[in-house]
Amino acid sequence: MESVMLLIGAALLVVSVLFLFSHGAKRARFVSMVNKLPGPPAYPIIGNSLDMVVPRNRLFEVFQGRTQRYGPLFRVWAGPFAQVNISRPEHVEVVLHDTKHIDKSIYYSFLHPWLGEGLLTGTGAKWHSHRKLITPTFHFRILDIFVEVFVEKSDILVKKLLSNGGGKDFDIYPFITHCALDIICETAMGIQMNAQEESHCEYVKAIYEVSELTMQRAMRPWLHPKVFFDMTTLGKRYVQCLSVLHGFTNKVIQERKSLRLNGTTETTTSTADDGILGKKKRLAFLDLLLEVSENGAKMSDVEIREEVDTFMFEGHDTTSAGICWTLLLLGSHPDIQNTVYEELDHIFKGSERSITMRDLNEMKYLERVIKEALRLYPSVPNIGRILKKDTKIGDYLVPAGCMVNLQIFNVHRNPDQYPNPENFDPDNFLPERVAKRHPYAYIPFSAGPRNCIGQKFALLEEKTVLSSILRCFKVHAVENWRNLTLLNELILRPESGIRVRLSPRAITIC
Ligand code: HEM
Repeated sequence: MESVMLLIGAALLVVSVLFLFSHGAKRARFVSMVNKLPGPPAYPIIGNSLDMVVPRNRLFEVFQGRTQRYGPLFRVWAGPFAQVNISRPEHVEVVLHDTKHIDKSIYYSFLHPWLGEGLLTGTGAKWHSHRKLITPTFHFRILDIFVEVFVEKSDILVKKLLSNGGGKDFDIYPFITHCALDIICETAMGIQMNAQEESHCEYVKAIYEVSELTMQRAMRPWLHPKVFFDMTTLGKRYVQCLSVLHGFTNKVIQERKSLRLNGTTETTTSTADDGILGKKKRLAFLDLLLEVSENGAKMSDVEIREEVDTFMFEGHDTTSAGICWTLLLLGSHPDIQNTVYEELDHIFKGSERSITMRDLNEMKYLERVIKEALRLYPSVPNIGRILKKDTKIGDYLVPAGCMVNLQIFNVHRNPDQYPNPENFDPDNFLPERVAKRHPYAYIPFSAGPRNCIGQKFALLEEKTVLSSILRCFKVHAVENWRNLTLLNELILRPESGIRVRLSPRAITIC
């Protein structure tokens, strides 16, 4: 018996040594490959994490400083994790084009408690099947119905702006955020949140707080381990917010399900032939998810909640930022703003009628303005992946397991792709100029298999809100746009909002 025990013990020892050796050898290879790339000197264990321990409003400067110093392809160590930063379109293409590299970097794990494995954060077979299921819910006929919601909420916004008192300077950011929240609550969940009327609603507050707390955690390496985070006041507040958010979404899902069962929603009155693209009705994404789910491709209630929460997160902060940056840029370039008026006047000819999908399709110049604003200020300034296999990027072989940070902000300011990249020039999106650029030189919605599923929705929403404002007001920027401090967080924002002055245009609809 003793000899058997001895043999088992010896075998275990050999296996452990072999495991440690092979793991150690793998790690040594990984570290040596990563350290061939240029990058700042790193401390053992903590790597370059200390660089991030600066006031929040200095982080952007730190990140940009690294790119200026080490160029468009460099590595940093986030503790034991290696991250390669890239900003050349040909390097970006290598990562985004490859269907193997669909896993998100570790930073997305901070969103998991809220979004679970929804489209943004999930991966593997589940992501594939959900992406396939959800793609038809962004069909143009459904977007056509959502345009009605965009118009309704934009009308409320214009009234709010009017009652804010013309002529004085104010921060327009919260007005736009509340409007975008009203839009996403109604289109994602079928709920009239009225954030524009009463911005103190518990759910709305929890949405703000959760985004803020997620960012604070990501920026403090010592709060990354869950056990430590949970012990802090921030962690405790985070749990309370999650309970509000999940509680609300769960309640809405249950209500919609039972209404469907009782046959009292518009959805259940549609015939099987109608399908999700059937009669022109106001369905929310949630109804569409319940419908596809009932049609055989089962999604559990938790999975549905994860997708609805993902829309809530991805679908309002991004568009608010896009609209606000566009207003700032238009307010700083009166000549370009005048060209937008000319286009709007040509479409509406002074009439007070509501905006339609057809009108939005005619707003070609405004579309170029929005695209150019998203170039200079992409709402999502960075995205991250984990390489699934050793990958040649530029002159370097980057090992599997390495994180890649795609610096969208810097991709968009490449002087080889954009003459005078720091200037605001909507003509950058004239078809002949677009044709001359690298296909990965403009990626505000990412690209490849994991691109933004909501990009058409986003552009239509931005056009509706902006044209509603610009039909009524002239926008004047109060501060010099080039001097604003940027917060390079989950979303790219100006630190102190967007201060503007509005003056009424000579048109009766307002
Ligand atoms: C100006 C507005 C928007 C911008 C700039 C934007 C940008 C992006 C980017 C860059 C990604 C890739 C993220 C990554 O790889 O980590 C993404 C993904 C995504 N976006 Fe958007 N987005 C916008 C609006 C929206 C809207 C309105 C919705 C929904 C209604 C939405 C839903 C999503 C979803 C679900 C994903 C994950 C897709 C997947 O991985 O399959 N986005 N978005």
